[in-house]
Amino acid sequence: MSAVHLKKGEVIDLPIRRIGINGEGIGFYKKQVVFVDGAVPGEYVSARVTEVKKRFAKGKMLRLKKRSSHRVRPTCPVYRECGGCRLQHIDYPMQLRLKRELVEEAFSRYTSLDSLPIEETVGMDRPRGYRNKAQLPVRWKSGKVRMGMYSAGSHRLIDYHDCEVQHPETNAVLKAARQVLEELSIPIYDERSHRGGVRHLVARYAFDTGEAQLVVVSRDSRLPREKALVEALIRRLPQLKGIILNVNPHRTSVVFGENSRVLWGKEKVTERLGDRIYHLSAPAFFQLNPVQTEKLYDEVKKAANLTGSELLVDAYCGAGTIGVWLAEGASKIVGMDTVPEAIRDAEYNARQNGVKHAEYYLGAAEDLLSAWVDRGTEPDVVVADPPRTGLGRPLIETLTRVKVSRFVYVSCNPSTLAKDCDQLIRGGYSIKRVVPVDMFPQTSHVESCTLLEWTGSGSN
Ligand SMILES: C[S@@+](CC[C@H](N)C(=O)[O-])C[C@H]1O[C@@H](n2cnc3c(N)ncnc32)[C@H](O)[C@@H]1O
Repeated sequence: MSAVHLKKGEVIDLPIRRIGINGEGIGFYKKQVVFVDGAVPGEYVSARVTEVKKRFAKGKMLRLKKRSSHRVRPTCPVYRECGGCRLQHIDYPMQLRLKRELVEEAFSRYTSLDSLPIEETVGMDRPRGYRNKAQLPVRWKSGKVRMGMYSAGSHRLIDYHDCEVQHPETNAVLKAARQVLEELSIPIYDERSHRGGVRHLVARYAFDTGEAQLVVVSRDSRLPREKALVEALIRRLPQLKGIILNVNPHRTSVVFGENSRVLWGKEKVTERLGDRIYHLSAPAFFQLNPVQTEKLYDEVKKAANLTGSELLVDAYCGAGTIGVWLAEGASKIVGMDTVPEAIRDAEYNARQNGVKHAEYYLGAAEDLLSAWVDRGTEPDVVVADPPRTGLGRPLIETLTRVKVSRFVYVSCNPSTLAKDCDQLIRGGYSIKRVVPVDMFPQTSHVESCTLLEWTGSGSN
């Protein structure tokens, strides 16, 4: 990567070669890297330089001089402002190819591997309407309750219409809830003064069972007219099976607070994946794209290659979904998560699915696994599905110490995945397979399932 000597305001013509992790086109001008929003690899564009850093510049596209045959017209009316579906201007087969390239690029940047067994991205037949959950901030403005997404990189609300990647039922629940808040004049949170009540609406929809859950996140532990609120919601939304009030009194951008109360109906929503049933509390993590989750978990199953005798660790287990999916193959499953509701859901889900050989623990994977290994426990297979920040050094050190025969790394962030894999390779693991899975069509996010095996040599 060459140092950048472009000037702000300069107009340049350049070819676009790749996409970046935020979906921008990456072009090269006299070997200097220039990010151009909305440009597609294979295109040739004219751009004005808007920002200059040491290693890269940013440019605003002025003219398309050569158009990619993969460019399509985005269908969402707020595609530009929202910034969620950053790849909506690229056809779906090309999106899948570019996501594979993003994973490949991360590995080539952060590891010294010459070649990598990266498979084709596992895509969807219908890459819209796939999300089962939406959480939206609400605000009071000009006598109306407004609800929407934050525009990219700011706290400016873009009014929510029908989001194309959401399931229509989550859209319906959110829109009706907004309307009811307005009709009943329920107090709405004011971010600046930290006063008022409702700050977020969270809707979750179970594709298989058709159950919907609404969480009203409020600064206060009680809302005025709670009874009327519940009555109005259940009258309009027959798919609703539970209404939860979550209390978040903190000045924070974190959505959920620690305490919840059921206002009406069930505490958990029930979803089915394959022949497994999962019960999900409001704060517990559940994959957002249930159609692709089955494919992702099948990849995990293939990679774990259990024979019935293994001790399986499901680190970052959430509601226990992966362990339960793999249960028949393991002699024992041990799961761990930092969210108390997730651990309770995991225990419940194991029981409901007839899994008797699973144990779940509340705590950080890096602490618990290390402590078990110190006490002599030897897991055979570890599955880890961490947040975007990745595994962290303590867990990597434990994995290096314990030398598991198979480590299956499910990641939603190619950069942290590749960095962590680099450490694991130095510690004696080898990468056997990387499968990108498209959990978030139209966006630049890419999930992947990577199989590492202990070989002691750290090569492939
Ligand atoms: C990406 S989710 C995966 C959940 C689950 N495996 C699934 O497929 O639904 C990550 C999970 O890690 C949990 N978590 C975050 N930090 C953790 C840590 N240090 N140790 C254990 N779990 C953690 C979160 O609560 C969340 O449930």
